[in-house]
Amino acid sequence: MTRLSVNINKVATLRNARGGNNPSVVQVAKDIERFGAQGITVHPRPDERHITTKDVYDLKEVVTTEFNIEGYPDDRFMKILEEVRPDQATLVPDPPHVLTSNAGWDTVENEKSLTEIISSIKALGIRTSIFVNPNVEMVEGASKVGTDRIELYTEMYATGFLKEPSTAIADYKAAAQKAEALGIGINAGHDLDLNNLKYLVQEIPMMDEVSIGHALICDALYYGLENTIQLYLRELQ
Ligand SMILES: CC(=O)[C@@H](O)[C@H](O)COP(=O)(O)O
Ligand SMILES: NCC(=O)COP(=O)(O)O
Repeated sequence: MTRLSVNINKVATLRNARGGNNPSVVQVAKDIERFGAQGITVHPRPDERHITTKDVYDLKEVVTTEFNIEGYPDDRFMKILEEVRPDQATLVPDPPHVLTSNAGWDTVENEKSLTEIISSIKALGIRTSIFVNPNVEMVEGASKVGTDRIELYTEMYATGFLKEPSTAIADYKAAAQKAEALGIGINAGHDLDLNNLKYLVQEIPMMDEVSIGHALICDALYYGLENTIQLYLRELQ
């Protein structure tokens, strides 16, 4: 079964809008776990526009499911990993001020640096995942650099799904099959929602985990957080 990790960046965006602690990301994370999600994901960007460095340390104290920290592996990120020791680190090649993640790693071009970074993260006892486009060559590169998992960047799937699901999924299936053959775990995320999730996991049943934030938090405005988590979990069964 594919596990659900809820990305709570947008909870912090709302909290930061007024400068206080409402909503509390710590309380929301605890509730998300209580409502049945199997993980919590955060992406502490350098400008702290949503999740702050302090949030990551606070969450470490309360998260009892899988804690997944996403980010570009600069000195700040590596220090957080060393001190917080999450269950999983997802490496994303984002420049500092990008609006949101918009590309996967070029695992061939960055082979040397990724190999070193992944080896030092694994030495901390943290599972590694690297964000990649659905491209077989990039998956082969991911295998070479020694990552435990890949995270398939699903923005193109989400856009294409609205036109023709079977076309949109094709590259993702090929990439996932390659990853499975190479013995790498498979995560996916970005722009997944209640419309496109079921088809993704039906077509790629060996998917280990999806991380979902933006759409899930938007849905919670209408359905409530507890119901929303149940709706997403139902799509993954
Ligand atoms: C790595 C990834 O796919 C992103 O979806 C990311 O975590 C979202 O970041 P923002 O919430 O800053 O858009
Ligand atoms: N890794 C993807 C993620 O955590 C959430 O992406 P989104 O659902 O906010 O687009």
